[in-house]
Amino acid sequence: MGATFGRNLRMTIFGESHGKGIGLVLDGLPPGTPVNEDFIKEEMARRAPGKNRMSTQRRETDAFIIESGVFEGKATGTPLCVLIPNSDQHSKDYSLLKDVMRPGHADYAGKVRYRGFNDYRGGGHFSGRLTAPLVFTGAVAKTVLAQKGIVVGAHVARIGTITDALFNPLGETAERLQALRKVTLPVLEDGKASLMEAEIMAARKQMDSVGGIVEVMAVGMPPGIGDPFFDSLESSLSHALFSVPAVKGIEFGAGFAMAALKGSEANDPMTVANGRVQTTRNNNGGITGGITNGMPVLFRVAVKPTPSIGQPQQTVNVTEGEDTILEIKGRHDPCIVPRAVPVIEAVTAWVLLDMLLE
Ligand SMILES: Cc1cc2nc3c(=O)[nH]c(=O)nc-3n(C[C@H](O)[C@H](O)[C@H](O)COP(=O)(O)O)c2cc1C
Ligand SMILES: C=C(O[C@@H]1CC(C(=O)O)=C[C@@H](OP(=O)(O)O)[C@H]1O)C(=O)O
Repeated sequence: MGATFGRNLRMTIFGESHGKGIGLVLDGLPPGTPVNEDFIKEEMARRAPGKNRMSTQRRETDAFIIESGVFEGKATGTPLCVLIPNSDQHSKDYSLLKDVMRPGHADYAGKVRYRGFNDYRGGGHFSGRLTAPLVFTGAVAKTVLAQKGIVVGAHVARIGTITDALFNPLGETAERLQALRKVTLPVLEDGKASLMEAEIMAARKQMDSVGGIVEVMAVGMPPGIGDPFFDSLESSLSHALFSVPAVKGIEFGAGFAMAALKGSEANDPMTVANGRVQTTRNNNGGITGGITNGMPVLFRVAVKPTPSIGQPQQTVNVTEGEDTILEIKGRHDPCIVPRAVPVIEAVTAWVLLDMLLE
């Protein structure tokens, strides 16, 4: 029913934003896989809400309880079950939203899909809160990938009107990618983080929100990983990344700009360098035929502006069957992008490991 994904490393997520808690069941981790709780905590803290002015003011520690599947710091190979309690719900903020649908959120579509039985408080199962389990799995995957010399990193390529430089498509160092994980608004160009923060704070002041773009790179991926057609690496990454709430677009390598190039410009010339086949450009984002070609895997993800904004909006009261004006009260991210960065990295690491376990 949509809550499970992965072929070799299958994860099921569960829970609602204002219920008792959320969590995951992860199946397929090879026995003996290290489960480094300190590193997982660091990664979870990068996403957790309520830590700065750019975030929703809901405060959750995202502390996790490993119920099964880990013994003496290593995966047993049997299902790994994790619970993440909810503790700071303000459910009264949502009493009006039982009847009045938020434009841009899942309220109306979810109500129809679940015949009115959905828990609408805090967005229920559609909430961005359900991305905490993804970060748990991504942290486990990052540890395994690091042992294989594979590092995933990301930066904020755009927030509103402010853009950052882009990654060198031919590759960034593992150290640079890892260093980006240490900051709240990871950017490549000096001074851009404060401009982006100002853009977010201005939107917040206007009871509005802003979106942006996250650019992701994975270095160290060997060639030959992935499958053609329906299980291509592009398909699998897109499937998992479009599952992240608020993600509305993905482009690999030169992406949509490829449409305006000639073949002579778009093709990545091939060469043998340092004893391996490489390309001198990376317009294809490290993937051809759905399979890694040994160049860095590179893509960009578009994240929409947060739908819940305080400004008056035209919408519908579905109980009365009437148009109405909605002013949303409550605690919302004025921009989802900063907290989506660790989520997008995590999903990438999970999918890459899933493919490598084939
Ligand atoms: C980390 C994260 C935080 C989010 N925070 C909010 C929020 O505070 N308020 C809100 O309305 N939407 C927030 N969203 C987005 C909604 O959950 C999402 O837009 C909604 O479920 C509809 O899904 P869609 O945008 O993919 O169509 C967040 C998403 C993520 C990934
Ligand atoms: C709780 C989290 O983010 C939430 C994601 C979210 C949404 O609609 O997606 C709406 C807000 O929920 P609430 O109204 O309950 O404060 C955010 O705070 C989280 O990321 O852990």
